[in-house]
Amino acid sequence: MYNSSMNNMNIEKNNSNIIIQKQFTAAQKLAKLGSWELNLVDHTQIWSDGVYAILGEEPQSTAPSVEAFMSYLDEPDQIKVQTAMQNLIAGVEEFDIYHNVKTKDGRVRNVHARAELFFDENNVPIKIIGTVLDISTHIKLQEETKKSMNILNSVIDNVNNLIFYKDTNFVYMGCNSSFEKFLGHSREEIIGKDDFSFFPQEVAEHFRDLDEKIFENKEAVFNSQWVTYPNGQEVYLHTTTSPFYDENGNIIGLVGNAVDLTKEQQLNDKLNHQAHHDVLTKLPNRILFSDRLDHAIEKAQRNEDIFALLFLDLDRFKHINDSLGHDIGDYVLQITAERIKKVIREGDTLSRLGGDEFTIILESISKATDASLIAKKILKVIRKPIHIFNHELYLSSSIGISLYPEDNRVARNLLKFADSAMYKAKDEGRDNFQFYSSDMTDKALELILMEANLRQALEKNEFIIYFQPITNAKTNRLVGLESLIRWMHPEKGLIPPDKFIPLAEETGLIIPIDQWVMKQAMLQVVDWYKEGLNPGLLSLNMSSLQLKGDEFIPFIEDLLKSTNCNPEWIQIEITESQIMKKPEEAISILNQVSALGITLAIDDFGTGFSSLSQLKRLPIDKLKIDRSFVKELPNDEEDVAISKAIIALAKTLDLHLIAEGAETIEQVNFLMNHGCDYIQGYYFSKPLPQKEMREYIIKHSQQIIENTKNFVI
Ligand SMILES: Nc1nc2c(ncn2[C@@H]2O[C@@H]3COP(=O)(O)O[C@H]4[C@@H](O)[C@H](n5cnc6c(=O)[nH]c(N)nc65)O[C@@H]4COP(=O)(O)O[C@H]3[C@H]2O)c(=O)[nH]1
Repeated sequence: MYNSSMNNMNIEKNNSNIIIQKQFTAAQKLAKLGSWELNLVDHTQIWSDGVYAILGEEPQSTAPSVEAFMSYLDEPDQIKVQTAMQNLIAGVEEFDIYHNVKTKDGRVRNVHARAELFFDENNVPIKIIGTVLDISTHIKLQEETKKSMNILNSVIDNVNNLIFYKDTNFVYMGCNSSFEKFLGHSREEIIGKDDFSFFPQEVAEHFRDLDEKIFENKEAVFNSQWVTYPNGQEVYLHTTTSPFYDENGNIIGLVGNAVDLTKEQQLNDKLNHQAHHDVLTKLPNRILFSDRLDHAIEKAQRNEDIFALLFLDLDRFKHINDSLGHDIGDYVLQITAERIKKVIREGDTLSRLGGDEFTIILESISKATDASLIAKKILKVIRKPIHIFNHELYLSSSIGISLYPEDNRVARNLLKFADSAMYKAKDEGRDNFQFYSSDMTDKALELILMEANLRQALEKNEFIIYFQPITNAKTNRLVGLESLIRWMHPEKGLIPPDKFIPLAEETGLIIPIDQWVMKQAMLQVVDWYKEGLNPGLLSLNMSSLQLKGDEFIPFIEDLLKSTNCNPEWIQIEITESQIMKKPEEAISILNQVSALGITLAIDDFGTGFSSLSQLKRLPIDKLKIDRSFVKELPNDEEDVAISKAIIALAKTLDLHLIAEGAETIEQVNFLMNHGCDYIQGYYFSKPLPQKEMREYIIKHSQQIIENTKNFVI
């Protein structure tokens, strides 16, 4: 019973072993896997059916042995297997190799072979169990993929366009050789980096913005722009960049395709330029002029600015053309264009509408009469003779001016008005300008007359100097005086500086005028000192135009020498707003003035926009509180606050203070109570002519000259 049940059990066990074995064989077949075992003691081998299948043999058709297996391998693979086996037994390396087997019918199979060493209880190696996996299909697939990738790469490499692709972090995943050439880097150097590694910051940021848009909107972006190659070559690229997706439809990157449209763009630019410019003078033509005029209107509207439109026509140009020929006529037009260009600013637009008609859009003016000053300059340069082929041509022009917005806000009307003003100029005898509005013409003519008169005034010595005392209010003593110019006009009488200084500044005449004042005032002060009088510190006004030239320092040095004036007797005043026009230039020249020993004061303080940090950099000794803040003291709260703030600021910066324009005892008391003792104003004295000033000095100054530079304490 027992035996029979044991037998039954053995039979059952055998049956189940057979089933497992069958399943194992089937599984190996499916997986294209074979397994083998090598007994290291008796050198016998077992091969599974899978091994036979991989070798292309029927199961058990050959007795398994190392030699038998090796016969399916070519020599290099035999060496590879042998070495792997030896290394495994020596414990040097794992057995994990790839090799080929060649079946009897000549087919080659790719195999991945792995094996492991087993030991007995004494740690002696007794067997190796290994597997061979047929990976031929996999390898074939890999090769095919590689082949298609090579074809694809070769295709994109042979496309002239620049092709690149990036991942979702904007990092390059690949590119073609045109792109390599463009960046001047190899593919290996490009892959893994982003645009910031290759382009200037702002270009890379621009590309990043475009790329972000693609991911955001999930659609292609088109971009055309000039880009510079690393070798400096400029190209116009039109780039289409689109997203690309994985098999699940998720965006995994973007691909860019850039076409070099440099030639097309250059042609386009050329045609565009030709369409918008006059061939003869290279100036904007009527089309571009219209466009610029529209822009000027838009800009002026936005900024609430004014601008002028000048319409210029050469006088009797037809006569030149008819009598001397078109070549000379063309030359005259070119010269005219060149000459006008020289007197207008860069931002102004000079156009040729056709024939001898030119227009100029003057956007750089701050007031209408500025346009007349420029018109006058243009008339003057056109009047200069033109020398050509032994001829000396004398030309003139007529200019009409319309103003935006004063005359009109519509482009068409502004042109029409400037044109009709130009005809008015022709009617007035040519070689002149006329505004569309006759009031403006009158104003401009008055201005021009005034300029001519100013010039004459300088030549004829019509200017005189007044002096206004500056007083230490505590002691009621004179500490200095400011020289103030007046114009003694032969017909109009005494003209105050406000009426002519701005024009003198505009025309540059202020420089000789100020130099004249400085000389006269110094000579006068030196005389007073010689007489034993003490006028205190002489304050001189200086225009910002002096700050621009490098002639001021040698001029003042010479003047001090020639007048015998001690630099310590002099204070130069410059207004805050003038310094702030070009602070760097001002700082440099004021430092040189200060180095001569001359005191520096900021005039009209509080009306400009200097910052504390800029103030600290200026080599100044004093601030003059503008009289507009003193006028309503002590009643106006705002003026009280401003003057207190200026006084506090001067204390912080360790600067002396002078208040201008004090007319009442209340103003003087307020200023004194708040720590400002030096006062210039009608309360003490109006500006006085030289004779009266002398008497004032005698009455109010101290006998002994002490500490002039920082006033008498
Ligand atoms: N209402 C009133 N006014 C007072 C009082 N105290 C003084 N003033 C006036 O305030 C002005 C002070 O001169 P500023 O601020 O340098 O202002 C000067 C200065 O910027 C300029 N200026 C005068 N002379 C010259 C000069 O020779 N060269 C330059 N570049 N500018 C000068 O002309 C401006 C005006 O000069 P002025 O008419 O002489 O006017 C003077 C003076 O007469 C007062 O209590 N009440």
